[in-house]
Amino acid sequence: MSQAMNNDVLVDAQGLTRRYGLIRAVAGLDLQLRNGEILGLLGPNGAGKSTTLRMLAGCLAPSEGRVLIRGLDMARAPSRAKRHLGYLPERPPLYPEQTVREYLAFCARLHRIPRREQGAAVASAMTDCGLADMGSRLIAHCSKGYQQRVGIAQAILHRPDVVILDEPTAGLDPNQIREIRALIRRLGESHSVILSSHILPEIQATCARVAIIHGGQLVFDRPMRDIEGDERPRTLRLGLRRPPGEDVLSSVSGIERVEAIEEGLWQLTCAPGADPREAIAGQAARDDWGLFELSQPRRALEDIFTELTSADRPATRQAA
Ligand SMILES: Nc1ncnc2c1ncn2[C@@H]1O[C@H](COP(=O)(O)OP(=O)(O)OP(=O)(O)O)[C@@H](O)[C@H]1O
Repeated sequence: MSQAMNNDVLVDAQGLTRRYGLIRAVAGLDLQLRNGEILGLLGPNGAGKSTTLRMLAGCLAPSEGRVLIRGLDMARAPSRAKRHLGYLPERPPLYPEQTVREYLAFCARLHRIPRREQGAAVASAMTDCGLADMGSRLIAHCSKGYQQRVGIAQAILHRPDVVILDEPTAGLDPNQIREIRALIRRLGESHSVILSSHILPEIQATCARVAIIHGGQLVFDRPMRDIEGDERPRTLRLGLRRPPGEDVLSSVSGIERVEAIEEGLWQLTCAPGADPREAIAGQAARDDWGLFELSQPRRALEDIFTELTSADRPATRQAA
């Protein structure tokens, strides 16, 4: 994909605010989705994720702010903007008495797919979502995991650029969760995706970018690689069976500080910009230190999430 394509902004939310009576569920939120991205919207229960996604999907009008989809204003050109979007709400609107194929054919009509293309669109969405053999199964008889696949299939029937998934693995068992995550990653190869979750590993397993929402506000928005880091390490954990004196460890180039954790284990602080891993491993081999661990404890997303969302910030109540 070209750089220019990568920089295409498909979804541009500007100053989104939504009030429910006196409650401000979302407050001045700016968010962008670029072509080819899988963006995770992470936040504790009640943070405003569903409200945000409903506004992005054009199902709920913002009290303030606007949503542009490929530059089309959702408030002014809703049908044209929505053509580029597929949306799986928190509770997918399935009809249990229909078969999978009947339901998707019905959705194809709702998406205004031309009649002669409907059969192919349904077949292709079923294949993409691992439903190829499930066409004649009643939705009521599908497992929760398969029902979720049907929900995702209806969201991609019209081949939208952007797929919005609200808590796509909520209520599924661990196997179903793994399958749906794999499906989302596959979707991400041909669509741009925004998904919400209050579960960290969910976002870590599927998303290239994470935005954290708390109390209706965006408090964090970064590529996952910045967090899980290919940056130079700031601290290292070192384990040695036959350690030299700490003064020897301190003298390795690039090590600023050495602190013992327990017998044979140290935490090393690296000098700014330095990466002493190769020097440590080399010296350990030469001098037979019995190296058994040299690792980089990463500042996990969990720390960031806890730090940013532990402050009490319920949806803001406004004075009348
Ligand atoms: N229709 C509504 N009327 C009144 N308040 C609402 C309504 N929908 C949501 N809220 C409130 O707005 C806030 C944000 O809710 P929202 O559902 O967007 O959060 P969420 O992050 O999706 O949480 P969850 O994971 O629990 O669904 C909450 O305080 C919620 O109680």
